[in-house]
This record gives sequence, structure tokens and C-alpha cells, in this order.
Amino acid sequence: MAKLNWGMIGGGEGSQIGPAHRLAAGLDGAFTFAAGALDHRADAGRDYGQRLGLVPDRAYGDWREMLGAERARADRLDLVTVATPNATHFEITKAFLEAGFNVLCEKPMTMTVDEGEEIVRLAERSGRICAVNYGYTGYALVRHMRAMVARGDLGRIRVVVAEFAHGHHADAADADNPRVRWRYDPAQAGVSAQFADCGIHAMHMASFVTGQNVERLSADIVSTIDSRVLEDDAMVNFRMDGGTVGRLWTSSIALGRQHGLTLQVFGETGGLRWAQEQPNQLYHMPLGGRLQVIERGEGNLSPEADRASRVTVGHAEGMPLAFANIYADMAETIRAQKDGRAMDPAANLYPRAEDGLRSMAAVFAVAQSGKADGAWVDARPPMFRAEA
Ligand SMILES: NC(=O)C1=CN([C@@H]2O[C@H](COP(=O)(O)OP(=O)(O)OC[C@H]3O[C@@H](n4cnc5c(N)ncnc54)[C@H](OP(=O)(O)O)[C@@H]3O)[C@@H](O)[C@H]2O)C=CC1
Ligand SMILES: O=C1CO[C@H](CO)[C@@H](O)[C@@H]1O
Repeated sequence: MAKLNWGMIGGGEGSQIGPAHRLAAGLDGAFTFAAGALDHRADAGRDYGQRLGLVPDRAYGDWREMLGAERARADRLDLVTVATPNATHFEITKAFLEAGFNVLCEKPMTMTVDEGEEIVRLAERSGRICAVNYGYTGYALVRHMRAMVARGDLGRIRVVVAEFAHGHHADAADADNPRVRWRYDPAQAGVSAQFADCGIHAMHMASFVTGQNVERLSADIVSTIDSRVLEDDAMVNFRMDGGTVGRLWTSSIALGRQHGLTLQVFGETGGLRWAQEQPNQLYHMPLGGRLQVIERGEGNLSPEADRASRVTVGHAEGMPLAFANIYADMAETIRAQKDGRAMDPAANLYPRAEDGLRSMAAVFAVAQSGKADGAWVDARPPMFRAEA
């Protein structure tokens, strides 16, 4: 099978998330890393791209140069990943969608709700794929949780509890650290810091697993370090459109927590508990039964979990493989489009522009509610309120 051509913007040398994307896209042999504009410094981007194996004329110094050159090529890119800082996502994603490319954009997809709506409409009009990298939904057991909820194993879902807590910004002396400072500066980060950075992963995962969207929320947001304008800790209560009650805590000052993304789902006939730092085990408590540990890779899991699993049971799979499942879904979607056939339904799980837009509406709702002492506010994007 011919490989698909993949390109990347951002993710330069020393970046946090660039290497995970390159590992993930290359893992199953579906994509060739064919082009990139990896750094905001042109020379550094060209140099690093070539060191990673790009041919010189496809190691670009700038994303506009990449767009101009790639759109004219017969072997143009099948997929472009945008992994630059947040404030650039909208402009780059929009330009590539308009030029007819499929895009995988890092979260948050945009900086405003209006921009998010524009991307959703544009993706619809263009017929191109616009995915958003809520990559942790690629974990096999997260997909299995979703399948268990969908087939009714837990009955009606009463409560979902989501967390994303780390302690990487706990040091007040970091106020001037250039890698930390921008995240709490409204001019660069927008209306929210920690919720927009990590809280949206947890909230999106709650929606992904329950199959429900967030309708309204109430937020308590705080900056625990005086020099910060934007929040470094937030507690959000929410209600979902299927009646589920949601609770979410996110923090960047939680010393001792590393990448504390967890999800607990409590239904009428069972409960589930999963944590990103031990992603190969899922805890299931059936009503009236005994606590069971479901292992990634064991027999009789859902087709969605089987498709998302690569090594045999007992061998640990981790984060780049979760991201690889987003790429595998996209490869299947692009191939199905090219071949004019129906896609494998178990691959139809990658997060869409609509998810990016819902997150943006939640970010603004959290900021609004936080300023109003936790008042309950509508968390739906305006374009979806009209449809409800
Ligand atoms: N889905 C997930 O789990 C995760 C998502 N993210 C998201 O990924 C994005 C990147 O985050 P992260 O890797 O932490 O950021 P970093 O600051 O570590 O890296 C950003 C990279 O993009 C480059 N860059 C900046 N501007 C441009 C531009 N205009 N064109 C090309 N390259 C550019 C930077 O170059 P230079 O260093 O020279 O500025 C750097 O190489 C963010 O939106 C973040 O929210 C991050 C981590 C996890
Ligand atoms: O999306 C993200 C996931 O986790 C990281 C923290 O550990 C964040 O910095 C990042 O933006």
C-alpha cells in the first residue's frame, strides 16, 4: 500500500510535543514524513528538518512558504499537523484547509469561539478532515471505556469525574521563566491558562467516553501565585446533555502529580476508573460484583480497543502509541476517501473540529463563570445552541 505524505508545522528541536507526533505518525508505516516548517526561526527549522531526513526543498523556513510550495506539488501532503503555540493555530489551520489539505491541529484549536465556528464551517465546506489532537482518547482502554458505556454495561451514567493535575508550574520563582510566563499572560494565552491547556483534555475525555456534550457549567478559578493573572487551578462542575453530572479539577501547582489525567465514570450498574499514568489497566466495579482489573491487550475487549492495541497483554503501551491511534484513524479515513469506500467504523474515533469548538466554548464559559463567583453559564457554542 502506498504511504501517505505527512507534514508538520512547529514541533521544532527541543519542543515538548514535536517528537511524540513524529513517533506517532511514523509508527504504523502509514505516513512518510515528507515536509515541515518546524521552527519559527527559518534557518533553525530548515536545518532541523534536514537532520530529521527531509529533502532540502521540503524543509521549509516558514509555514507560508510550505503552503505555497506544497499546494503546487503532484505529491502534495495528505495530512498536515499544526503543533505550534496556541495563538497561531487558527491562522495556519484555516490557510491549509482553504488550500484543500487535511489538517490535524493541536489543542486548543483556536483562541476564540468565533474562530472555532469558522473552522467548523470551513472544514464542512471544504470536505477536508480537520481533526484536533485530544490524543489521550487514543489509549486503547479509553476507547474501551467508551465502548462499554455505549453498549450499556454501566447503565445510565450518573456522574463523571475528570482530573488533569500536574505540578510543573508550582514554583513562584518561575514567574520570569520564558517557557512558563506566556501561559499566564492574557495577551498570549487568551482568557484561560490551566483550563485551556489541560482542563480541556479532561473535559473532552468525559464527553468522548460518555457520548454526551457539556451544556452548562459553574467554575471556581484561582491564581495561587500572586504574579499570575490567569488561573493555575480550577474546579468546574458541569451538566451534560444526557443528564450526567460532571466534576472536573485541573491544576498546574499540584506538586507530586506529574501528568495526572484521570477519568472515573459512575453508572447505575457499574463504575470505571482509569489513569493516564497507568494506562494499561482499567478498573471496573459491576453493581453487586467484585472489582475487576481489565488489562489492555487481553481477550474479548471491544473492537475499538483491539484496533488501538499493538503489543500483547502485559507489555506496557504508552502515550506516543495513543497519539499513533489518532494518526491510524486519520490514515484509514484518508485512504477510504481516496478509494471511495466506507471506512472501518472502529477508526471513526478521532476528535473533530466540532470537539475543538466545544472546548473553546467551555474555556470561555469557565472564564465567565469564574469571574461571576461560579454562576452557572451556558457552555455550548452558539452554532450548536440553535440546533438544540
Ligand atoms: N495534545 C497534547 O497532549 C499536547 C498538546 N500540546 C500543544 O501543542 C502545541 C505546542 O506545544 P509545545 O510543543 O509544548 O510548545 P513548545 O513551545 O515546546 O514548541 C513549539 C514549537 O513550535 C515552533 N514554532 C513556534 N512558532 C512557529 C511558527 N510560526 N512556525 C513554525 N514553528 C513554530 C517553536 O519554535 P521556537 O522554539 O523557535 O519558538 C517550537 O519548536 C501547543 O498548542 C500545546 O497546547 C502540547 C503538549 C501536549
Ligand atoms: O496538552 C498538554 C498536555 O500536558 C502538558 C502538561 O504536562 C501540557 O503542557 C500540554 O499543553
